[in-house]
Amino acid sequence: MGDANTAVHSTARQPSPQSDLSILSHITGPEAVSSIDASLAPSSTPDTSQADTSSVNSDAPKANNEQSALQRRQSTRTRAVVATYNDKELAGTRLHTPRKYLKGAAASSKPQSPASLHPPPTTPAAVESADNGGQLGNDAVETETVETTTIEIEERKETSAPTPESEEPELAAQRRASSRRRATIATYNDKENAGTRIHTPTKYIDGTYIRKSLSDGLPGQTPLAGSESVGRSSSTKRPQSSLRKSYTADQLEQDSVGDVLGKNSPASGQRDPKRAAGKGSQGPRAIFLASSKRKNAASRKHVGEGHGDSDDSDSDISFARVKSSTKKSPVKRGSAHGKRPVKRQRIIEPSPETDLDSARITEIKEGPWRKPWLNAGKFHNTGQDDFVGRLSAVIGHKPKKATEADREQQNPLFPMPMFSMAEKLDLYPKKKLPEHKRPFEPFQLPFEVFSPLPREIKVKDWRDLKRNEYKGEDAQETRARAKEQRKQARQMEASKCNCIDKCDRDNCFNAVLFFECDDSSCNVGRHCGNRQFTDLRKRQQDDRGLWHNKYNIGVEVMETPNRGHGVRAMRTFNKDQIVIEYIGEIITQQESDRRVREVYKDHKCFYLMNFYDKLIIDGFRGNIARFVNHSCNPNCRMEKWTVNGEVRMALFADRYIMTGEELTWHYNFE
Ligand SMILES: C[S@@+](CC[C@H](N)C(=O)[O-])C[C@H]1O[C@@H](n2cnc3c(N)ncnc32)[C@H](O)[C@@H]1O
Repeated sequence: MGDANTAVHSTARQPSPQSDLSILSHITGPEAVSSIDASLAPSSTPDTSQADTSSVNSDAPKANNEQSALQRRQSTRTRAVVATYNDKELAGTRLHTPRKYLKGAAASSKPQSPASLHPPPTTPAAVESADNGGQLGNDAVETETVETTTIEIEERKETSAPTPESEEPELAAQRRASSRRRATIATYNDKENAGTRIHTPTKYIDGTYIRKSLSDGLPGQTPLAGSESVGRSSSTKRPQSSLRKSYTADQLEQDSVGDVLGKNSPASGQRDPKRAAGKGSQGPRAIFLASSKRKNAASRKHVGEGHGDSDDSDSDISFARVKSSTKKSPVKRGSAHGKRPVKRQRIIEPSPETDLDSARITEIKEGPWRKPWLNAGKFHNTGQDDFVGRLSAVIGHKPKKATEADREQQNPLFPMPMFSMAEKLDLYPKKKLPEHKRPFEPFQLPFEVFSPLPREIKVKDWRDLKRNEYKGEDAQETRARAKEQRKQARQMEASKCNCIDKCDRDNCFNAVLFFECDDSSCNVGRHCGNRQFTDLRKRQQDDRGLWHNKYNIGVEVMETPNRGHGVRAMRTFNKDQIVIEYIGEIITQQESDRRVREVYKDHKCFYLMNFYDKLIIDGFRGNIARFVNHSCNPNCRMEKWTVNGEVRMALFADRYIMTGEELTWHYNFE
């Protein structure tokens, strides 16, 4: 036993160009083994071959075991191939089985003539072996080959998944031969069984899809003509799984409903595949194989073939016909993998209760999807199909008649409220209504609903100023005087407020006198609540001294209909919160008069304001606060504060201010 294995191993290790099967086919007996060993062994290792031969010869008296030993040797090699094949199948990776394994299986199932497989021996030992073995060797090879095939089938039975007891070995061999088709149908069936047919790629849904359930019976049905797989012999015909049927559109054109129900119906007597699977008959067994994991091995139908095979009599058939199939079939023949996916179409399947003749064939609704607009509610009847609204359009603008291209390009989303209300406000009137008959009163959309992006408006002759500057002929004197006043104020012994947690505007001693708290006049700290100029600076400028954008500042210049420029809030402000400091040039009264007389004589707007100590602050060269208009019902007020000994003016919110509101204050003209 051990010697025989050694001999086989030594043979297998030879660098022979011949295949393994050719080596085995020349083995006819102990002599042949020894001759092959001698002929194929390397010349550098004569002792090994002699040892092998002697060892085989030493086992010659055990004649009963020789034949079985040879079979074991041959079947060992065959089994090695089969074992690999079965391992892949068991591991669920059968789809990726290399082709060579499938070929090996096919080769073993079809015995070939050894003469056609092997060239005549060329070495002297081989010639001697051929002379001695002669015909006997060929006969033995045929016998051995047949035996090898039998062993292979048995081995497959042992290592593969359990098959129904009624399944014949021949059937199993046929199933192996068409394993590639099996792979295709397996994917198709898995999609169906998982209930995900709706999400099945369109390549699996070829135009028309016909589904047969297992709940209804159709006696007298026969297999559909031409439903067999192309290239398959009658011996390899297998019933297709009853879980699904795929008909081509062409086939539907040829076959009427009656044909399908009668002629193309599956033969009567077939039962539910799951129930029939265990009975052992040919049909149920095949159906069983097609409806389980193993079923995929039995069903070898290509998805792309798209023909319905015979089916159970217990079937409920519902049909759907592609409306456009009369013109051109959407189904492309050939491999499913090579198809271009067809456009998914909605299929209406009638209920089983409806009349079969009238309801089993339904037409598929085609055409682009259209949004179903509301027919009631606030935004209904907005005329989406005919209304092409734009905010740039104003009263008097004639609405453009929507074209077909406009309707196609229209956004299917819900209409924006400004467009809808613009129409309702009669901004685009087809027939001008008097104001009292208009359905809605004009209103302004809240800034949160429709907030335009900040727009940078270039104002002529205006340059943003960051700090107050002393200007004019007396500027040097004025600046020195202001510096002296700040110095005296800092040297004074500060009287600290009595606030504990927060410096309230109405209770803090400093706040009541319009003095901003600092560390020398307040014990609360940085966030006492009465350090708004400091807060404003932090809001506008970071620690590195860089100025923030207008979102941080919170205001921006706007254009008003009749008051020139104005200022609007870009954020919300609480009551008594500082909005913006009024910054400009600090001039004397004489300088102010001169400017009004000489410089601003042609100007319509003036930005001069009393400051302190008979000084004037001119905002012509100032910051954005100069654009704040006057209002008798303002939302802001102008206040003058002393900050660290310096007098400064700022605009404070007189109430809560919404984002987008225009800022106004009362000028208090004298
Ligand atoms: C400090 S400026 C305000 C900014 C000015 N609207 C502009 O475009 O530069 C003051 C001037 O604005 C105009 N103004 C401000 N409030 C107004 C109002 N409520 N009605 C009409 N004009 C106003 C007046 O011409 C006034 O002299």
